[in-house]
Amino acid sequence: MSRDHVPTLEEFVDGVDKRNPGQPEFIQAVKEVAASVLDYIKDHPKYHEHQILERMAEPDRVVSFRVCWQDDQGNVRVNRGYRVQNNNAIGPYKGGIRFHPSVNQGILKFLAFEQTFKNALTGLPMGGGKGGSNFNPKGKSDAEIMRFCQAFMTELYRHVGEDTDVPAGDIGVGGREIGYMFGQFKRITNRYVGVLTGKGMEYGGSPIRTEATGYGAVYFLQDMLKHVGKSPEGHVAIVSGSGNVAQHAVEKLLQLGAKPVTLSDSDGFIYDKNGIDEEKLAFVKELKNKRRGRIEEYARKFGAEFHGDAARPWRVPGTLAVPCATQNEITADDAKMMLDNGIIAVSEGANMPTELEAVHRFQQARILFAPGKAANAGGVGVSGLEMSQNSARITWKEDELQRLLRDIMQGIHDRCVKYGGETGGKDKYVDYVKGANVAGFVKVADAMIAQGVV
Ligand SMILES: NC(=O)C1=CN([C@@H]2O[C@H](COP(=O)(O)OP(=O)(O)OC[C@H]3O[C@@H](n4cnc5c(N)ncnc54)[C@H](O)[C@@H]3O)[C@@H](O)[C@H]2O)C=CC1
Ligand SMILES: O=C(O)CCC(=O)C(=O)O
Repeated sequence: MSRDHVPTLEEFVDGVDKRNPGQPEFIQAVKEVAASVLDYIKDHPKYHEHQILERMAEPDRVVSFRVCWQDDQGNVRVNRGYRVQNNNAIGPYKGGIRFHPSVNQGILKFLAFEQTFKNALTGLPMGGGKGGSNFNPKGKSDAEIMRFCQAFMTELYRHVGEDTDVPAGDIGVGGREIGYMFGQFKRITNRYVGVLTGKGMEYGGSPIRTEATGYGAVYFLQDMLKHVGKSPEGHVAIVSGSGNVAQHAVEKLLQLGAKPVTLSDSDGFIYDKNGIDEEKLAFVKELKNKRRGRIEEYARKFGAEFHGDAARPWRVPGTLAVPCATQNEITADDAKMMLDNGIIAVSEGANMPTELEAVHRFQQARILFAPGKAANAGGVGVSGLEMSQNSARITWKEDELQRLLRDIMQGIHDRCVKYGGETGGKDKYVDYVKGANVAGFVKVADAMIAQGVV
């Protein structure tokens, strides 16, 4: 293809497809971004001359390694670990680690690609990366989790560092796992540095990192509603997941006067018509974070409905939705059902929880739709602040971090409006997908151009 010709979406995606066989999630993520930025590139030829999108869609490197560990019965077990370092034009690679049986290279490439845009949107100097393993933490003892984390870090340590690549948590990786990985990094390298974020408060963690992703997703929802003269108060909210992001999304929804009524895990979802209040949320935290039980228990304890067979909550009537479980959990049919039920706003707490066709349905209906790379950036935003605190060897006060998180989310909303807002539209419609993609792209692209062909 001639270098003079900016590719069409089909040509661009076709090339990505051919180079990345069997990686549908990666292709989906790249396609969504390309659909937003190719027109912008046409109007700004320097980005085409420097082949920026082509370079961003090719990770700087993908490291894959064997993770060998022993279970409680003494059996030797083997898993595969990865770190995808997508782009470090604006700062060290930064992004979570996922432990889940579904993890493969394509899923981590999609997450690292998304992370590059998300991190740029925060306004902080962080590049994009993601890692993980197909290890399944479900049903493992604490000792097995520790041995796995140690084995994982025994290889990962050579690829990460406080100024190189700073991992954090994601699905299946929370405070416990970060602690075990940090301990192993320290043991191997004899260095006490901020190589991971999401650490415990006793050893270099930041106030509100645990809450930041869920809180941030609801702040973004609040900002979208405010932009059209509304607020979350009094609205029924459908939430999926029941892990870190879902729990804190529910907490912030309650604080803002909304009524969350659902939660889910991989077995199914609960529907509590009376609303999930603070006391019920405390039960969920104990159930999921300490006892590591199944969400069905909530239904038995509080007399709520439980829908099994891995059902998702999108058929439940509600006006707000905050998907917080995993990728592609909202299909086009789900989107239609949600629109029929009167949904007015969707804020993605999870990464890419909405299939592309479903995103198009929400956009055609002109409801408020916030993509994960904008809406869930509060987590990595506070991770960036944890890095700053670690470098300076200080801890900021909680209310300062609360204020900074609120500012970061507001700043992301403003950037989305700048690049995705319609001029002259009567309904003040903002295409948040386009806004987030173009805003993230411009920041990374300009840094790449400044740094030459590398
Ligand atoms: N933890 C963080 O700071 C951030 C997380 N995210 C995203 O938020 C989402 C949730 O992550 P966390 O809450 O941290 O993880 P978590 O491990 O604490 O919770 C994940 C939840 O999703 C459910 N889930 C996972 N896979 C599922 C599947 N295949 N079907 C149905 N339910 C499933 C789990 O049962 C659990 O309730 C993920 O998409 C993650 O990438 C995004 C930004 C930051
Ligand atoms: O805090 C971080 O570094 C990354 C969080 C994350 O994995 C994400 O934003 O998806």
